[in-house]
Amino acid sequence: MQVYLVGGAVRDALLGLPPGDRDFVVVGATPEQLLTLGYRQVGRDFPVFLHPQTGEEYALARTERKSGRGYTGFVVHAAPDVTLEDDLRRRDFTINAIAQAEDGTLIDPYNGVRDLHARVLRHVSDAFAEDPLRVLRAARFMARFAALGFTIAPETLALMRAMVDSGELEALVPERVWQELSRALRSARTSAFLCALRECGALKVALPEVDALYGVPQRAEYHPEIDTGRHIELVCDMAATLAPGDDLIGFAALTHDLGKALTPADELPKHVMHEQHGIPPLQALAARLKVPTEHRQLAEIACREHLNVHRLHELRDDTVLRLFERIDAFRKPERVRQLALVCEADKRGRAGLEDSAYPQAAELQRLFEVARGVTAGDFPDIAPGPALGEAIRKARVMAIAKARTSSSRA
Ligand SMILES: Nc1ccn([C@@H]2O[C@H](COP(=O)(O)OP(=O)(O)OP(=O)(O)O)[C@@H](O)[C@H]2O)c(=O)n1
Repeated sequence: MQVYLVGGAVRDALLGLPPGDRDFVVVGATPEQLLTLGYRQVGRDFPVFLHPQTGEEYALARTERKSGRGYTGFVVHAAPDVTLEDDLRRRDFTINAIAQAEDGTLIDPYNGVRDLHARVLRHVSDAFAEDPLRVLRAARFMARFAALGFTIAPETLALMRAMVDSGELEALVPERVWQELSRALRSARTSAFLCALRECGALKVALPEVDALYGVPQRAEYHPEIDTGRHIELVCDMAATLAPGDDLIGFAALTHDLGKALTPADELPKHVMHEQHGIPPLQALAARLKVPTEHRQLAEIACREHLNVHRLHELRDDTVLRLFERIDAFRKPERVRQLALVCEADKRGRAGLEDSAYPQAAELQRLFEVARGVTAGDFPDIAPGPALGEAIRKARVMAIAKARTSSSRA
């Protein structure tokens, strides 16, 4: 039996990137042999085994990789006579189809190293089309490696387009789509993910609510030269700069303006009430992809409240308190910082405003701390009940008012 390191670990090492998970492929062994050696099988029909000491994944070389409806991974066939080349040929991209033997030798029958140097994402063989998720994976790798200047090979882009046109993407299970989207949102350049998906037509299929923002003009006084889709790309990239690797902030950044595709079009669009219009498409997207509750909730908050945060200085003191109550900040204080981050990304995601200050972020946090400083302990004479709640609210509004006047005087 021979063991090879494969996939992302070899690729990232060659790119000089920090090591992630290591996956191995095992050639010339049967499941029984691995079990005798103490490996533990993961899943019943799945020829992947965990190493007895390291817990790392060892997969038997496979002849087929397919994703089916209702299945979140591969349906695979492994047989002892499958060669390493057979296995590599059925992988997605040449840069992911390089194997490394235990003595360090690289086995690279599909020229993955050449493509790594040329910064090209190229499919290995027609077997690419066996798994439609690979269209999304291509876009995700574009986001992950954006700083390195990767492009998608023309023949791969053509194949991706054909896969989209044949309707195969519709069969993808939502969990797999969300997994790729959340990985893209955790990368430094979500914009590259969106661009690649648009280029092959997959954005319309996977994220139609986001696709609808392209071609929708922004308010002329902000930046007439770009549309709302491009604005969202900039906001997502800014969110990744402000909160690197945080897909919670990323998802809210991606979806906070969905309503702009639904507000009436006119010469100078003002997108009146887009914060309300945005909720139904956001909920549809979140339900379809089974987006985690926390992500959906923050996205709804950002959609509803972003305009309020932008004009925080215009809000009445009691309206500021109501905002904190609506976002449930007294139970979940981290939401204040999260909402402020999305709003800052929104503001700085406007052409020419990348370096501008966003004082609302610190102000929102400051006013929340002041309001949070008022507690039931300040009213020892009032018994728990509605009267106590009312007293706390009034005192919080006064505390907010005082904090605002003292800072405006300063
Ligand atoms: N749909 C897929 C998923 C995975 N793979 C293969 O399985 C390897 C491991 O997949 P995964 O862990 O999902 O991705 P990585 O390439 O390791 O990338 P990352 O570092 O982002 O995890 C890939 O390199 C690729 O060879 C594939 O061919 N097709």
